[in-house]
Amino acid sequence: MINQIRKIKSFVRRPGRLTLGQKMGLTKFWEDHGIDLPKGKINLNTLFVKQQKIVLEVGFGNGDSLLKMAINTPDRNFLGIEVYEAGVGQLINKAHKYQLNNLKIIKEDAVKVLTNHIEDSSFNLFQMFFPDPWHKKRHFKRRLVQTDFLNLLSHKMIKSGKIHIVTDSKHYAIHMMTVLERHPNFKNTQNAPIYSPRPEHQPITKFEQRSHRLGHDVWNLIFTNEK
Ligand SMILES: C[S@@+](CC[C@H](N)C(=O)[O-])C[C@H]1O[C@@H](n2cnc3c(N)ncnc32)[C@H](O)[C@@H]1O
Repeated sequence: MINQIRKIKSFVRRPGRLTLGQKMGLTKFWEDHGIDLPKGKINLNTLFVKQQKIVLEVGFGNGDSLLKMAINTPDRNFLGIEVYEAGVGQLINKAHKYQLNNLKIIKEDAVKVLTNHIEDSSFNLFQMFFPDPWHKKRHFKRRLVQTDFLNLLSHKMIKSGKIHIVTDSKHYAIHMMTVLERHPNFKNTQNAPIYSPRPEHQPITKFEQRSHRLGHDVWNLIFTNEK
């Protein structure tokens, strides 16, 4: 009934007020799982039915591993941010199929969202699996994990929250270990500048499958935000 009312409301919106979901042709399930960014900040707790720990994942790709996590861990809320439109569409449809009320999705650049739309101390865990490694030296500055990004994350997540980043690029892994170890707010959960074991129950992502297929090594970095 509530869904029917929402659908009718979405039809009577004037064209100038189309939601992003409508613009993307995702009208059907956008209202249940997609977030239209407001001008100001969002209190993440207001997005979810239950008040529980919030996991933020950036760059979920096709979203299969994020979907599995949301299904397997109903006592956590998940917010995914991705710029890849097809991936966002796939995840919205799957979240609807499984009737998940603990999974919300934003289609936008994560730095923009974190900077302009997320309040400080908003989430408990940040995860990013196989961020684009930008292999060429002249492109290194495009890599997301840099000191400025870590400063931003440190403020936007709660104190003692965790970050979990995975890569199969040795060069990027070493870069991330260096900037994280050097950062005043983050502490390695291994209590030493070493990589973490892969968490046992972590669903495998599409890019992780690809890494295994190609025989690549994979590095997990897990740090706490001590602030
Ligand atoms: C290499 S893919 C990994 C996808 C997935 N995590 C996996 O392991 O299969 C990196 C993803 O990050 C997304 N991405 C890159 N920069 C982003 C940004 N600034 N904000 C949101 N998503 C971003 C890309 O669109 C892409 O889907």
